[in-house]
Amino acid sequence: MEYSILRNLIIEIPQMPGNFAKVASVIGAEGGDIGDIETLKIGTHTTVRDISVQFENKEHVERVVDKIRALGDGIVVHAISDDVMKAHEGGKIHMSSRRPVRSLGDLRRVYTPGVANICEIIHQDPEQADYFTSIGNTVAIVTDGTAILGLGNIGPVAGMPVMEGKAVLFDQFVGISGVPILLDTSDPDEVVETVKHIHQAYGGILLEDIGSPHCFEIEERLKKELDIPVMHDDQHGTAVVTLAAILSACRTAGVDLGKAKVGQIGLGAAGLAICKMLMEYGVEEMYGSDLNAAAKDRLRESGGTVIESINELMEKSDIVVATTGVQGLIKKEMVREGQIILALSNPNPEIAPDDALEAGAAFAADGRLVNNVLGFPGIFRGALNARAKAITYPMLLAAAEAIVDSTKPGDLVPHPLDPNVHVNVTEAVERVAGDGQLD
Ligand SMILES: NC(=O)c1ccc[n+]([C@@H]2O[C@H](COP(=O)([O-])OP(=O)(O)OC[C@H]3O[C@@H](n4cnc5c(N)ncnc54)[C@H](O)[C@@H]3O)[C@@H](O)[C@H]2O)c1
Ligand SMILES: O=C(O)C[C@H](O)C(=O)O
Ligand SMILES: [Mg+2]
Repeated sequence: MEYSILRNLIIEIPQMPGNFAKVASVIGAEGGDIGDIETLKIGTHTTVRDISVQFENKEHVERVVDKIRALGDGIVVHAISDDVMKAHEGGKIHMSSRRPVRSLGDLRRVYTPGVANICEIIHQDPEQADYFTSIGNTVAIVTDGTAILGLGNIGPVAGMPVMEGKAVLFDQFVGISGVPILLDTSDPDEVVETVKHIHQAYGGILLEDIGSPHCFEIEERLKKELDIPVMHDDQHGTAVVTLAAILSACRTAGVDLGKAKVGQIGLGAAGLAICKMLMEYGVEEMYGSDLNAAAKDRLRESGGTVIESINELMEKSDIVVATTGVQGLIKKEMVREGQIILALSNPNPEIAPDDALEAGAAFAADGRLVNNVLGFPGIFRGALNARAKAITYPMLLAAAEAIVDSTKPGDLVPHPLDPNVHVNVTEAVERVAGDGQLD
């Protein structure tokens, strides 16, 4: 028997002798190979176990689980967990202490009464909070759940795994504590008011997966009203990484970006910011398509040209970027020979890179590769290091250039696990932020 997949069966079994054996026998009789068994919870009448089992394929998993369910007698299969589910069990993040408390002395130092002295120091000189608290190293990851990846408005709680994921990246790539903040309102007045009231615990605010158009007003107002860095990741983190990928592709293909015709499909949070960044960079012919009239108006107001049909945009553009959230929107027959295609929607792109390349594209990538993970960690690390009060266009441009400089010849962007890219983005942003503050 060839086993190709591993699943963990989370099974609740009444505490009767022989019950676990029944489950194990069914798995064995059906050809499943039992590995580790972990007891997750011992209740008064039942025990919940995590049984790891090797299966041949998905159908095999279903067959075995059906047989276990058919046992009855109170035996319940709660979940069939895979690697991704396993990685999420109990959540992906945890607030932990930097100081051990092993003695009464420790307790007195980190807590009462020692802590009172530090409170007084900060009370007399609020700037000391930078030195004596974690505020300057902590970023709030704020979402209202209205544009979670390309899954749409699924709410902030369903979006929490994404926010935890961003916190994991902050921690591991640049040592920032990211704290998810889930808002149960999308009303710009309420969002702005709420973030204003809680902002003092944070050195920066990362807005994440907040849909358009309300994301524009929310970010603009928060930037104006707060004196800490605020950035909407889906707008500017994405624009930075997209510019970097396009610059690398142009460099390899010998194309002058300023003279290239660039088409953007989807003019929401990510799309409009990408258009603005490319135009700021010098792209003269910036085309855009969207289904939404207001989104198209916003592109016109920013200096871009609206093209109603995606077919026409594909025909006219040397470089195409798509951020619609619609899987498979770009068909192979729409691809032009030699085009650069970045289909950035997550979790599924508008066209798979292999399909785009097969159809004649010179470069193609999806949102897993060209992803704002290459930008937001270093942008915030650099801004916090410089004690910047805002994230400015020159800082974003410096981040894009640092990503290009960290890219190996022939690649579009660096590998996200390459620590150099996050260090380089941090240093570039910090340098520019420092320059800005001297002016
Ligand atoms: N790779 C990355 O780093 C990255 C970063 C940000 C966003 N994204 C992806 O981009 C997508 C959009 O995110 P967003 O935050 O901009 O969302 P958004 O809701 O603000 O924007 C989506 C836009 O696409 C438009 N649209 C939808 N269907 C369309 C169609 N058939 N034709 C033309 N336009 C269409 C909508 O009208 C809207 O304006 C998501 O899938 C997200 O995962 C990827
Ligand atoms: O979360 C990601 O993978 C990138 C981006 O922020 C998105 O919303 O798709
Ligand atoms: Mg996002």
